Amino acid sequence: MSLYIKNIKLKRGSNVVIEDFSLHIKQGELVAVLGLNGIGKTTLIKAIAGLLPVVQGDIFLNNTPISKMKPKERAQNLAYMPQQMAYDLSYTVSDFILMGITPYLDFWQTPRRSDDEEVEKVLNALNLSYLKASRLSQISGGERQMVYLARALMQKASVMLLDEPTAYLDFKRQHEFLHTLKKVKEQANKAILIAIHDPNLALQYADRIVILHHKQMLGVVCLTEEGDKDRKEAKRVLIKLLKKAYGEEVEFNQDIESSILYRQK
Ligand SMILES: Nc1ncnc2c1ncn2[C@@H]1O[C@H](COP(=O)(O)OP(=O)(O)OP(=O)(O)O)[C@@H](O)[C@H]1O
Repeated sequence: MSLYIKNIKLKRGSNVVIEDFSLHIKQGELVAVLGLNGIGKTTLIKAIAGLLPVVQGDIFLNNTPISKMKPKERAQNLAYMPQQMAYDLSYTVSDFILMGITPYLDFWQTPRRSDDEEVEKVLNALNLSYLKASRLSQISGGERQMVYLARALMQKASVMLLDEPTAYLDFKRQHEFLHTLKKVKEQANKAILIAIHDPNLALQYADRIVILHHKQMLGVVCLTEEGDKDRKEAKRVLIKLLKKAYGEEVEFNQDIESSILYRQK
């Protein structure tokens, strides 16, 4: 399932936050959006999730405009992980993750044994089994963020939208999170859009990086071209764009990948 964002304009209140923005995210592709605080990353992700109106242009899943989809159909195709979640924290981790299958249940239906087994699998894959009986109120902010990912994975949507999902995670967990996302993207052929602040993480895990600036797309950097020469050129372009977006005083290493990395074994 491909995501097509065609020439959209988005507003917050009476202010235009994004205009003339187009992007196509293919299946099996992870795109990272970078930009200053308040530049419009959340606005963009919320609009794609169908939670904010699109003032101009449209957003399509294959050929279907998202605005024409019923909530259930949308939830089967799009998993959205917001920056901050306002959930009832009295749920146990297991029950909360199980709720990811809600878009597949009819009104009278309850989860099956296979759904519970799937929760176990997801918990294992994310090294979260130790939390399964804990309540959301009893775990840390970073652990909660991992649990939100687990729930988004249970949803089995072909498009995942994640708004700064690594914000509360420690150094190791940030990498575990993005490594898992990359694996899921490859194995389940998902299209993933992620808002993130750290250009090093984006560089390490994304297939493309989009920089938002002054309501528009300042540029896109493709990181999956074959060969070292292409990658070096991509990094050169990325640094140029980052300087435009964040200011000339920002300094990066000559080779941005020589920053501290964590390589999952
Ligand atoms: N509920 C709201 N009502 C009105 N304006 C809003 C609302 N939420 C955000 N804005 C404004 O919309 C603009 C874009 O905000 P948005 O949250 O999309 O930025 P962001 O890039 O996600 O920022 P951050 O990196 O800080 O999370 C900002 O100017 C912000 O002040």
